Amino acid sequence: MVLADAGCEVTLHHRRPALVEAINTTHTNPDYLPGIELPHAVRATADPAEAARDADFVILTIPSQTVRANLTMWAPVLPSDAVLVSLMKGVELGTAKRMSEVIEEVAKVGPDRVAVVTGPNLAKEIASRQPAASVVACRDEAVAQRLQAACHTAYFRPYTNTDVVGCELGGAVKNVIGLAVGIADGMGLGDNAKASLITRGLAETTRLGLAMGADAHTFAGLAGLGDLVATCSSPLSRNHTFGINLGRGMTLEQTLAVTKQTAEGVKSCESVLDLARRHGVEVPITETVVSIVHDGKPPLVALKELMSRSAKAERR
Ligand SMILES: NC(=O)C1=CN([C@@H]2O[C@H](COP(=O)(O)OP(=O)(O)OC[C@H]3O[C@@H](n4cnc5c(N)ncnc54)[C@H](O)[C@@H]3O)[C@@H](O)[C@H]2O)C=CC1
Ligand SMILES: O=C(CO)COP(=O)(O)O
Repeated sequence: MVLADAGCEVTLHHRRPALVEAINTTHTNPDYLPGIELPHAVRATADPAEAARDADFVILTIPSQTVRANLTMWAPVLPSDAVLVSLMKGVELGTAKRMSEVIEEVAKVGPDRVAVVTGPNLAKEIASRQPAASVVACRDEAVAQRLQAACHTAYFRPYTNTDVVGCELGGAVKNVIGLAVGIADGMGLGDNAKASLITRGLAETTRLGLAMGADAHTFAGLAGLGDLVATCSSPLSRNHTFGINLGRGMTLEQTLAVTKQTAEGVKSCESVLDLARRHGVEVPITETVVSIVHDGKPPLVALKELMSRSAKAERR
């Protein structure tokens, strides 16, 4: 929708022919954005080769853990000069790779042909054309500027950044912190707890980012603080909502059963922890989320452990 509103010719690929048919005939996406009319210029196809033909940008937006398998399938039909763009906010399980790294590896392209779009961009608000700012990140600033021009509309304001590592990390870790804040909300812990988790969550994201070579300023921007605030405060956030259900006492299985869309933090909390351990960085909130989500630790016990860690200076 954003690209079409910005004047681009857009072909959407979906694996399910019934959804493709619905988009082409009713100009709505009934499964994901019911009640929202898509620009008529957006055409859909179930054929990835047709969608990718002559594309300047190939925008990838599927659950992070499915990227390697899907892109392996799609790579042969991608135009050799297209820029591959990730909207995904996760870290691959097992390899602890960021999405741009997986894309570079599978599609066999250099970092100057991979871009990332991230920020406080809750899909439903954007589809309702409510105003939002965003970050378009690419190591090659000229590529970021081309993509920026391709998606700048009256309601969508993208900024460029060349810190791809920081932008991707901000997007992935905010989902984990969103889960933590949701759990706290579900437990009824109050706004001091929420603000403390957001702030210390940003501190651990920044600490990890610096160890990975990111720029600290990125975490104070839209891809860091901006997305964290949107996720931790919005009822539209799947990660936040997922956390609320856990905090209210639902089990992981019960919460998964009532969650229809992807809450990336549920899987990526483990890969973010893996990444932090590879870099020797402490991420206590992420560790706590993993213990609640995957080890079944009761939230009250996890809270007590988090609060009773050894006393520290705020800045280390
Ligand atoms: N929904 C949102 O507000 C935002 C989502 N994102 C990110 O975008 C990425 C995708 O999220 P959503 O679109 O919200 O997820 P979703 O779960 O709503 O849908 C993802 C799409 O991928 C398809 N899909 C699911 N499993 C698949 C598989 N195994 N193979 C091929 N296609 C598959 C689904 O049918 C759907 O079309 C995530 O990384 C998320 O963090 C980023 C910004 C905002
Ligand atoms: O990334 C998002 C907003 O920027 C969407 O958050 P959720 O995946 O938690 O819904």
